[in-house]
Amino acid sequence: MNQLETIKENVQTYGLTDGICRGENLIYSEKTLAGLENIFVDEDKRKAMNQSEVVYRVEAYFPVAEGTEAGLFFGTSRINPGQVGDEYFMTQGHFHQKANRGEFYWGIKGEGVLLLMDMERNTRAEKVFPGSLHYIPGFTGHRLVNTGKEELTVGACWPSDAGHNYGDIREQGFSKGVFNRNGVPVLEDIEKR
Ligand SMILES: O=P(O)(O)OC[C@H]1O[C@](O)(CO)[C@@H](O)[C@@H]1O
Ligand SMILES: [Fe+2]
Repeated sequence: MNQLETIKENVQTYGLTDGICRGENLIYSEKTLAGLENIFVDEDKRKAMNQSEVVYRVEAYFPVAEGTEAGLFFGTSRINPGQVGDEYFMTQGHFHQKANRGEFYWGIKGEGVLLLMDMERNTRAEKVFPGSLHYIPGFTGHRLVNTGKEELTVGACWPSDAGHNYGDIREQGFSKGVFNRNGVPVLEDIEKR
């Protein structure tokens, strides 16, 4: 048998242009408007919308068990175009349970904004587009916002022991949000709840 025949076919693939993961150990989740209570500024508008509307889906590849130290997870977040009032569709946003864990995001398709908020609630924004690369430092809340008219597809890699802390964001939100002002995405302050 020659050497080439002993090389195992890769069971895991990743679409470079569509971010679709194929193979084993894949986990799928989706968030509808019903699951995003108190995330958008205009809660009344959210409640008045079709609660089963999908805002985003995540497919993740977990090669090791959740919580494994020094392992890595991979994920693709797919945020649909849309708004709640003037606020663009976005992910819940989170800090990491192990707060010092960082993460990489990179833009694959569409256009959007990555909101990054430190522990003192200072929020900055980075433009997301195909090929954009974003380092999310530890102690930083992160949220993806779709400001375009098509799906915003973003890849991610993060430590398998990072975990997700949604509580702080659910209670206090981000200090800034992204709103459609006459067709232009604008970053604006949001007063603390
Ligand atoms: O958990 P959120 O804030 O809804 O973000 C969606 C996903 O984005 C990631 O940060 C990367 O896919 C996942 O960890 C997370 O589940
Ligand atoms: Fe994260």
